[in-house]
Amino acid sequence: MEHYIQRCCIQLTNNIEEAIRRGEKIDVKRVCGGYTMDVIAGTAFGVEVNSQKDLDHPFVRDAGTFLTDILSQGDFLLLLSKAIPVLVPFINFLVRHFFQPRGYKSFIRNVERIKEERQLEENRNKKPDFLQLMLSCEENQSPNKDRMNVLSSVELIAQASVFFIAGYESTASTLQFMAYLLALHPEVQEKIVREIKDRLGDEIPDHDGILKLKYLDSAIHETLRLYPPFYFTDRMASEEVTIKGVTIPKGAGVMIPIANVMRDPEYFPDPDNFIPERFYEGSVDPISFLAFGFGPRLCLGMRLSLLEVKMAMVHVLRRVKFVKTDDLQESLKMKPGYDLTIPDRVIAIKAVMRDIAATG
Ligand code: HEM
Repeated sequence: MEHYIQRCCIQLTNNIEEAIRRGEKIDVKRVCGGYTMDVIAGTAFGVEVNSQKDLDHPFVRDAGTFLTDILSQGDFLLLLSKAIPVLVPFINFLVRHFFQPRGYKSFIRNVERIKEERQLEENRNKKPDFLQLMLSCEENQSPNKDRMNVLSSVELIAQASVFFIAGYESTASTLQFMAYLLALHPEVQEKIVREIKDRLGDEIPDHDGILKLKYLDSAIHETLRLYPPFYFTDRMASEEVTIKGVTIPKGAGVMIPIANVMRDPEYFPDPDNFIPERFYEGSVDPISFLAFGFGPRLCLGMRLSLLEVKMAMVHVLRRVKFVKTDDLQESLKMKPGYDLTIPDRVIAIKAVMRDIAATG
């Protein structure tokens, strides 16, 4: 898996370099979206789609339409179902019959086809992706065991799709905001580049090498604090509980405002400023950093996405420098009505080659 991600990083860096040569600014979200699509398609489904080059690949095309529709229409219904849980059966009916996202059926068909091909392949247990882990789990169940523990075909496809949706947008969004913040804060960008040189030299940034980059890790956490891809998460009260005089009845839904907690000066002094040092110096109480949630339902893809962002940043920052231009927004406005953090306009960032930046 690691080698595959390295290959995707090289393609990402080449794409950014090509845009620089063409004299274009970088639409980081779009470019990085191709990268995270490749990584999640490879690690979840074992499909090497190279969406960074081949936008017409059927998997990329259907997944793209599916995601765009989910993002544009799904959020309202999702929010409604969280706010008024008794409406869930009615909302499910609406989604099934009237608001099915375009690309949904073909996306599911693609996943089903991959699953069937996999079941026919020999030595299929050797593929190290998420779909195979679920298939192997299904196959390893002894017939005498409780069938309740086995995923049905629909559940398996649903799990794989959740992985896909959760893994694609959030990581691309993190890379986008980080490139933006690095352009605005050249001192942080140069500190990261120095750390990469000192700790890794020219080594390939493998899993062990990445662990040495503590300042890069801090800058990623600070990016996620300022711009968490998800504004909130939620829980259902399993029993009645009273917190600071407020009683939450059993069964009630509770929204946890991730973004607000991480801009609260009580937990993060000078909350609106980009200060990676607060994570580097270890002064953050772990429970107040909620970008990946907290507790037993913590994000399942946290380690994968951190690995993806770090590897991409090492590959790209070795070759390229993000630069602040007069037209780069000093602050960002987000699209209202979404539970995902999406800027209201494209963030286009100027980048230059590092060897040229050093001499010129
Ligand atoms: C920067 C990237 C990401 C961020 C910020 C993020 C954030 C989150 C958050 C806030 C939750 C809810 C956790 C809670 O309520 O405690 C979550 C859940 C989840 N995430 Fe992520 N995520 C990211 C990347 C990924 C990736 C790459 C994958 C898959 C490969 C993934 C798969 C999941 C899954 C399956 C859950 C549900 C876990 C459960 O309910 O037990 N996420 N994520």
